[in-house]
Amino acid sequence: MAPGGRASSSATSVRTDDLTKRFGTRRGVEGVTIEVRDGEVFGFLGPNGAGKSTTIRLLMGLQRPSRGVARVLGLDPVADGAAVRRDVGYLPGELALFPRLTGRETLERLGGARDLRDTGWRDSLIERFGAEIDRPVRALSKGNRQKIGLVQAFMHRPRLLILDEPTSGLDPLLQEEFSRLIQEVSADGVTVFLSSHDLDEVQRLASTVAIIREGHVVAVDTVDGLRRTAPQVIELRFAHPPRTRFADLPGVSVTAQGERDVTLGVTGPVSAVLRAAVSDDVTGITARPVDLEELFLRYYDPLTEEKDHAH
Ligand SMILES: Nc1ncnc2c1ncn2[C@@H]1O[C@H](COP(=O)(O)OP(=O)(O)OP(=O)(O)O)[C@@H](O)[C@H]1O
Repeated sequence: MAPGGRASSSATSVRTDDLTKRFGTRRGVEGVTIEVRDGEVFGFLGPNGAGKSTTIRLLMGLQRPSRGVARVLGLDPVADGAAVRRDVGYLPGELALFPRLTGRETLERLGGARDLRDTGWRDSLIERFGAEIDRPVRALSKGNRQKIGLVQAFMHRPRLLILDEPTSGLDPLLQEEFSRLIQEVSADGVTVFLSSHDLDEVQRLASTVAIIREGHVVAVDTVDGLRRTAPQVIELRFAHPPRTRFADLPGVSVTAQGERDVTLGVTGPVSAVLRAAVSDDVTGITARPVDLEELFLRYYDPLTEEKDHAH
């Protein structure tokens, strides 16, 4: 599950190598190496402040990296930023719209810049999201502004979408509509880079997931792969307090310890645990794979280590 561990492919929509952005002494992102293959939905998952928006701004050529490279549709976002911004369907995390323009005028203006011809598709998106297009955007709620943002990202039928927390501010029905739209365009071969802090959303839509934490990509894998490499949770029950120190066994961490029961996370073969359990006259055992929620929390939660120490 090493970051960037997948084989390199020539059919790549987004590629970064050691992409790094510092803001003075503050860390933005550090050494981000990822690859998004053509046609995949790539989930970019991380908590607030992890570096998702910074990475995306680097991909869109809105900021210059301190180090490293990015390629988007084969283009260098710094040198060819205008082309990247024309060709990619981009939804920024903080949507800056001209406050006095209506939604309609905003979409006309943005459509003009991208040589938009198929207004039928744009209008169908307006309808699907129920976007209010006749009021000045400054008078719109966050959710209603987000709808304008989504329409402009999809309206020119880009072959790559880069979406920064696209469902923030949308009600559940519209989140569903958004998911359907992603599934549709994905079936048409569009590549999607989707940042989110919502595990459910990413799990539902993405085939590959990168997890970013404190500026570093800490895991890149398929959703299935993450499940496969997840540790097993094994609970053991004993008639008498066991003599074995389970934490000393290879690949084992103790997540809960009672007098006559113990809960373990086991990575790799479980034979050592089972042998030790038998020698301690184990009376009961349950085993299950760690669920994805728990797995993500290990990468996600800055308190995990402290919690581990507490046991
Ligand atoms: N212009 C800036 N100047 C200084 N620090 C910045 C700037 N932009 C981002 N940062 C810092 O970079 C880090 C990553 O921020 P970023 O906005 O990329 O996170 P994020 O994962 O998108 O979070 P969120 O979900 O809250 O939007 C944070 O520590 C943030 O304070």
